[in-house]
Amino acid sequence: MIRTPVSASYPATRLRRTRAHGWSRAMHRETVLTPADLIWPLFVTSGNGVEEPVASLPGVSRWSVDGIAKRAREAVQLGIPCVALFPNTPGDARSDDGAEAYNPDNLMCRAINAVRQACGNDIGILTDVALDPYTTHGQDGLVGTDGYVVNDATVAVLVDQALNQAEAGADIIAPSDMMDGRVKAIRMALEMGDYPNVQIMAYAAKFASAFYGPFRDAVGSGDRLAGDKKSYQMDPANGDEALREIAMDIAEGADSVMVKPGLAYLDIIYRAKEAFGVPVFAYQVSGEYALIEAGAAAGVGDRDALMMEKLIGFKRAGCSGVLTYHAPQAARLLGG
Ligand SMILES: NCC(=O)CCC(=O)O
Ligand SMILES: [Mg+2]
Repeated sequence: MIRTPVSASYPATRLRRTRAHGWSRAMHRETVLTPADLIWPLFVTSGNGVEEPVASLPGVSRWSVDGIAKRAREAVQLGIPCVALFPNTPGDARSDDGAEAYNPDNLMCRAINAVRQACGNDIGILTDVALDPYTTHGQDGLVGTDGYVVNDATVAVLVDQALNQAEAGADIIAPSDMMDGRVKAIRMALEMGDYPNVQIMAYAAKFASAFYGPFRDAVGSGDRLAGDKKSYQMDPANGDEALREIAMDIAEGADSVMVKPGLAYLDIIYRAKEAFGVPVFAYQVSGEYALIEAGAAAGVGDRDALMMEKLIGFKRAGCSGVLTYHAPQAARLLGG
């Protein structure tokens, strides 16, 4: 029997060796996804016992406050550490100035209370700070006479909104508005109020994206929105500027930062983690979710496999976690 190498140049390194069996693949796996990496965004609606499926987000519903509490209990059982709440404010409570955002009895505050009652401190409650679910025009801030979203006056309202949420018991304030200076203003207000331990997860690099459509349906702002958000959300072409946004939000007092959307911006996630070493989260937004569902329904591939491959990609790129509408499905697959 000839036992000599096939040729002298034959590789000493065969990367396929470690891939041959499941046990070996498991042993060499570099990145691990667990239910603790997932944040579950939930849409709150009025009423009691209400579930409203969102047509453009197959598998996702708006729930009345009682249903939100049930979803939060489910999250705890699945090992999901945090829920993110978004209200579908009734039409008659929307106004040009978005004043419902700081009403202590708004849907958001009622949902925060219900989750806390149901789960105590077994779950984190992350709340969105921006005016779009509360305004008649669907912009994230106050609109001036020239149509421009006014920065500093908006920040003053966002501070009230954030304090309102902290007062109701939010654990993580997540400003998604992209006004300049809002993280510092909110951090100062939390410090000067009685909320020094309330976290801020800044939507630091949020891009003016075409992937937000189904979310706007879910919170009822899509049909109201005239124009776009390009004067405050970032240009998808800009990476260096995203790093400046992230640096600013860290300096202003953010505990963690978010990049949004996720998939088209993995380079920003990677660069942010390399440059700052802070906790970075990705928001896999509604359009990304809907594309996976539509792709699976069209026979592109297995839905669960498509879902998990994208989620592990966020972890590999450097994320501490991912906000995803697939959170309960993924947690179940991960044995949560
Ligand atoms: N402020 C939260 C969002 O804008 C979410 C967008 C999405 O899921 O499409
Ligand atoms: Mg900024």
